[in-house]
Amino acid sequence: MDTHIDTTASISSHDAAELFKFVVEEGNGVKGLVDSNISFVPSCFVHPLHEQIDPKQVIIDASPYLTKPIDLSGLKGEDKRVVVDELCGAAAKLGFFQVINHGVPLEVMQLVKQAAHTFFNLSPEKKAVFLKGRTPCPRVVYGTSFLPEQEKSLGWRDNLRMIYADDQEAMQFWPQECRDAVLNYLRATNKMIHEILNTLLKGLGVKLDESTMTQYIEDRVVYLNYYPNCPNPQLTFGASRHSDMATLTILLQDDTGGLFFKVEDKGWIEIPPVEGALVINIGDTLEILSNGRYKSAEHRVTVNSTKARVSVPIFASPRSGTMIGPLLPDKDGNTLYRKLLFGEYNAYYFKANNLGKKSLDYAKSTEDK
Ligand SMILES: O=C(O)CCC(=O)C(=O)O
Ligand SMILES: [Fe+2]
Repeated sequence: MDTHIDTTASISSHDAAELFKFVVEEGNGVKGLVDSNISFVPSCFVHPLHEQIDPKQVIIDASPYLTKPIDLSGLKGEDKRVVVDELCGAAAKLGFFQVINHGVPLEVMQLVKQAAHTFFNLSPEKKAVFLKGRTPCPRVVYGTSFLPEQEKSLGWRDNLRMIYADDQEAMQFWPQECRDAVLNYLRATNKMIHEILNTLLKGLGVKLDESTMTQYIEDRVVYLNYYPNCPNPQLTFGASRHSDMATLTILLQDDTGGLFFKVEDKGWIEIPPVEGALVINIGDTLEILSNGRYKSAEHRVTVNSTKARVSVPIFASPRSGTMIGPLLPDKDGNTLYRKLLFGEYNAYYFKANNLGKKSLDYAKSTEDK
């Protein structure tokens, strides 16, 4: 890639266009910048002051809020009731929790994190094959930030996004450096995803047959996220605050740390890395299905100056043509959200590119608007 980037000084608007070309269009990514020894954070990555993490808003002692990782093996034993209460309680109170003894082998998790490093350590030319508009299959896309053409401030993150259709397509089109590890990880998490949703719905008193429940989680999108180390981490984010659109997100993080979620009216809590644990968060779709009982929490990712971080989220969602809406009313018989096709919500979510949880307002019942 021959664009020349001045990596030592502040940059003019001409250079800013060159930088966008280098990072986004040519596929060098943020990693390409860091590999060229950039010594400052270019202005397109600098987030407004009011968005930056205010240390006063960070809850250092999370123990009153965040439960210890929930042991899913308990769902099969005598303590089942306790585990069900822990899961449903965390989903209702915070929207974020961690699970252990979830049935996903440690080796499968290690291999997929390793695969993320292998992919992002490929040359820019090899990764650029998967850029939007060039990729051999639109369901596997390599890129940077979230929606770089739309965002006011870019994220300090590159990623590879894979929408799973079937094994054959994955074997043909996903990068060979990571496809087996990602497919194994997808397969290994399947049962746990069903178990968690089943438990959460039962906790609401909602009884669905298996095929009806499955339609809320049958689509799988998986990201390999790569957050390079950053010369001035206070100025930027790996991912700015957002809520996930999915029903459930299953997130594998490495031991670096940096994922924060918001406890409404209280502050931000970091999800501490726990070896072998998976992070589960409630997405907008489950907030809608549960009529607001389960919370889709805002979260964001900080970066650091010393170490690249990888994470591997799986977004389990309905298909576009599936109708979503509250499965139960509140105690007064009202519904906070309206019925809409998941595809309609999905289109709005990406078009709006709103910060925080504003996208959920779109799905509110008209009475509540
Ligand atoms: O990397 C993380 O810890 C979280 C990533 C995330 O929130 C996302 O990809 O939606
Ligand atoms: Fe997220």
